[in-house]
Amino acid sequence: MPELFSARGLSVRYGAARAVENVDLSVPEKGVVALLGANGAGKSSVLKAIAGLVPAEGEMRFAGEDIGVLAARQRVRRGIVYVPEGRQIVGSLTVAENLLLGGFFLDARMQRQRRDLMLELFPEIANRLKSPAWMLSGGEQQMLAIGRGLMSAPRLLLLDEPSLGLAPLLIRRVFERLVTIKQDTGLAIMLVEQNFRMTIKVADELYFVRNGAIVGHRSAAAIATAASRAEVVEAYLGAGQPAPA
Ligand SMILES: Nc1ncnc2c1ncn2[C@@H]1O[C@H](COP(=O)(O)OP(=O)(O)OP(=O)(O)O)[C@@H](O)[C@H]1O
Repeated sequence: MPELFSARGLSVRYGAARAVENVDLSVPEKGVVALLGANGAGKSSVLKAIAGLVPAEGEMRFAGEDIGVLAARQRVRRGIVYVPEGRQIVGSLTVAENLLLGGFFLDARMQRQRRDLMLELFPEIANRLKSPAWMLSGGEQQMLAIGRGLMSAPRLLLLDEPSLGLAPLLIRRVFERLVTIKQDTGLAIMLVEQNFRMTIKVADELYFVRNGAIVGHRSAAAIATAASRAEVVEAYLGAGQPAPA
């Protein structure tokens, strides 16, 4: 697959603190690439840097264009959409209004078309359109957050820890939906996760992040066996991960 996005020498600093240091990574067209690592490893900072939400050094190219100089809203227009950790839907707005936020720059006809598509993709929220979003369960809120991100038909979805705070059954549902999105759309996804077991169900490539650096990079094909999965968990993620399936 041709490359859709690439970063070379990507670094993020918060004041004197270095969160990401000299990271190289790429996302192929239609590929699902995951960043895995512990809390504070720098995963979210990488996503935010790509979305233009934090200042970053290094080179970033998207569909052949240097996007490092573009403001966050210009990157959204190019098709780079960030779905934040913890969902961050607007609880006081309805489900329908939250979806509209994701398609604010579409015309009314496209907004309806995209919204209907989202409701087909996420039937859980289809009959809750008029409910305030705070009334949804955690899993439904996550579906809404992803649906909101997909409203503008992005080319690269940056998805920050969709499993966070969800019960195992809901995590499975969210990941099943990601597999559907992968199969049904021409979208590329960069997924940040701590849940290795779920991530390998959807990712084509995995980057392992520790202390702001990439410490390992594997294709899904290279970790197809239980033994090779156990090996990467041991090498890069350590204790606290559920046994790989
Ligand atoms: N706005 C900020 N200001 C200062 N330091 C920050 C800020 N955001 C993140 N950091 C620090 O940068 C480092 C990387 O954080 P980041 O959120 O990117 O990690 P992460 O791997 O996504 O972790 P988590 O899984 O907990 O979200 C951490 O040490 C964190 O405390």
